[in-house]
Amino acid sequence: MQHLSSTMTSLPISEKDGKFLSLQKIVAQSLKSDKRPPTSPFNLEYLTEQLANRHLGDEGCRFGGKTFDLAELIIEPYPPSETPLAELEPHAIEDMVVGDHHVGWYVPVKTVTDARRLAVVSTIVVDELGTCTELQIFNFPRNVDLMEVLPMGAVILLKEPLYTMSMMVIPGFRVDHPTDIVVLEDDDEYVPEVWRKPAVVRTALQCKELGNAAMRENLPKKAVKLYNAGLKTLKESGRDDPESEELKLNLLRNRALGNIRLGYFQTALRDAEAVLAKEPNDEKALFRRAKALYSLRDWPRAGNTLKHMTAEYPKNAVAKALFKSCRRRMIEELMGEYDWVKMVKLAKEDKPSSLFDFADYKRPVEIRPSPISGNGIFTKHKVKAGDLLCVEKAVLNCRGKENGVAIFYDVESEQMSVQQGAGAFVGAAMLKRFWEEPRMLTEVQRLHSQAGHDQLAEITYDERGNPYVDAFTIRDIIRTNSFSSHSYYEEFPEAAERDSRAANLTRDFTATDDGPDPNCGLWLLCSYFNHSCVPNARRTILGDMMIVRAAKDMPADKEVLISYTDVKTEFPDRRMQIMNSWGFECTCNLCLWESSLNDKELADRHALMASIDDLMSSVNPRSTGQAVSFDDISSLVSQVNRLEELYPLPVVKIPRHFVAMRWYSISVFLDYAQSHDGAAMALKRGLCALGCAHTEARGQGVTFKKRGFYDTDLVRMLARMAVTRGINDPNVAESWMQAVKVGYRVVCGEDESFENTMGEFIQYTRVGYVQSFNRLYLTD
Ligand SMILES: C[S@@+](CC[C@H](N)C(=O)[O-])C[C@H]1O[C@@H](n2cnc3c(N)ncnc32)[C@H](O)[C@@H]1O
Repeated sequence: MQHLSSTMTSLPISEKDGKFLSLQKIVAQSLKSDKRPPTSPFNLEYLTEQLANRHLGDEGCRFGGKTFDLAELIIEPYPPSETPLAELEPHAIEDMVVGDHHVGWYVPVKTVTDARRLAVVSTIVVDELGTCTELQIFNFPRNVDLMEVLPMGAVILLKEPLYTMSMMVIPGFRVDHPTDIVVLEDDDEYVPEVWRKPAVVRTALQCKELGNAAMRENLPKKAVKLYNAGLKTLKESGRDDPESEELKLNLLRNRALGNIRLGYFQTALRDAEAVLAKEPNDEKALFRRAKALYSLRDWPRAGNTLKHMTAEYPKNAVAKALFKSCRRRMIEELMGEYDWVKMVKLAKEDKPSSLFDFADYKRPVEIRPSPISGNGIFTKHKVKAGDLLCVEKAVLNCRGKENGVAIFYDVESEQMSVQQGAGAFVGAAMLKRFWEEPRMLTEVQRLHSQAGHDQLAEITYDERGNPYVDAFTIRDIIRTNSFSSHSYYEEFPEAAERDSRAANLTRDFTATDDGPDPNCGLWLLCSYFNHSCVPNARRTILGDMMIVRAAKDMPADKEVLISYTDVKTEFPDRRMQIMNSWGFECTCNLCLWESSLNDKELADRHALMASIDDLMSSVNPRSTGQAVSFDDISSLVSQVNRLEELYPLPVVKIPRHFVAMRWYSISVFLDYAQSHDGAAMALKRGLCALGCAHTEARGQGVTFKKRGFYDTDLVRMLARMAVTRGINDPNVAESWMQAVKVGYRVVCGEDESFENTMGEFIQYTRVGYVQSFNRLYLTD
């Protein structure tokens, strides 16, 4: 099953949707009115206590019958402050007006509580005059240590702040763009006189030793700060004697390690290279350079560094191991050869700590302008069904357990759009990636413009070197470009059930009524795949690796289209999902035909399918324990025939998924009744409904004229055919089995797990078939 990307729903607020939503409605309306609430009417004691006693549940939200732990209220977008500090005017909290953006101002404040992470990051701040208020920071990444980044007592500047009502209806500052907050060092010239502390005077050597101690305590941020201070002291001293030079190299070498631990690989690379410029064979600097390059996925340069290093230091086993990994990554990148067994194993374990250390493979495809929309992905050469088109690691993947909603409220229409699940957090998580790797910002902003991916958005930096990031634009990009996947097992749930029982897996695969929470992530290349409900390729997600395989033989220069949604969703719902989540109307053959049906025709088709399904579930031998009667089978067959007659176009243009899945069920019923020839006929009709055309010649196997539209039903039908048709002819069995494997590879992304998933099913079908064959022909 293919899945929706971000889950975005528009709906009016209903009373039933809970206190939180009603509160937000009141807030939005009060801000619209002339009578604005007073600025910070609460004292420090009240605010501190209120924050300390607040629970996640208070900020949670009940929506659509489901309770979410977290809810973020997304407001009308506003740009980040890009005015240099020198051009802004300082102001106090009492000057703030509730509901206003204070353009041209900045407010210096100090945090007087530890920041708390509830739905958003909240803390209490006080200004120089002693006025206190709440500060809420949206888009603050969830996996950042608040005590390190925003400890109690931190002096910060709020640039051109928005003063508004908080999520709990308390007036306070609201920050959406991380660059609108500047956290000051103790001795910064912008720290107000009353709070300024004389800078602690330390020698560069002391800084190094304290930094090393911080590293031992696993406080890399603190360590990097100390190494920075040491390097600054050395620079200011103007000394260039050998001892100072040695100390400088030490500080740089250690800072490289600190930056690697923080995930700041580009900075780490610069540090390591600064050491290597002086000491080209420095073992630690070489290794840190290689490690930074490896993490930046620059395998050739990492490999060359390690080659040099292992020649110089042949006993360094860690370098040798990393060199081996580099070679594996290069093979993956060049040849598309992956250790699928390992990838599948990691995906099945589904642990947050699992590292999907694999390279990307993109050689068969490239980005080009698309006649469908903006840019798309095209084949560079001829490909066959089942071929790998690309494998890509997500730049970011939020896991399903991050259960939350982001609420977008339009004051005018009083409509809310709600983004559910992990998708609600991808925007905030992405901002952290930009801190770690600013170049990522360029890559992600490319996705914003449909004008051409070569047009790079210009990135501007503040005077402290931080890139300005517009959090609203990032959210927008994420909304139309992120993909989600329920789980690897969703395609064949029977295998998931067996595996989770057998291996006591961490993940619970049993879907609840609401469905499991999907993972949601952003893939840079895969973001360019356009959609069709009649796709020629399929995507699968293993961990945070997206795998796309050709579902058809394709010539060079063909646009590769995947389905963003489950094509077995009935048309009105499918159209709505695509519109809500992605903002467009699909014009594939299937949608064009289905949109030409009037309401009555759609309702009649729906009623026919419901009638077939009702009869199927009432006579299902699995629940009744009895074979389906001939009358019921013939009624089912005639109804499915009628369903099939509703399709006006040939199956090569429009696959008949709704028909195929019902032929498949009929074949299972017939097998149960030991009418295997009948079952094979039903399977054949099912295969035809998905456009799979074949001829079979005794002793020569099966020739496929058309492979059909791959989905799980097609794979199951091919597998049953492999058993029933191949029982007396190994050539026939083998060629059906080849087709099953290609189908499985297309649907699941790999076929290493084939035996595990399909083996039992095939075996079971074969045993049943052989038993009844024996009963029919070999007994008296
Ligand atoms: C993941 S992006 C695909 C890449 C996009 N064409 C681009 O240039 O950035 C998804 C967006 O592409 C557009 N899109 C994708 N498939 C489409 C289709 N079949 N018809 C119209 N627009 C489509 C929609 O604007 C959608 O929100």
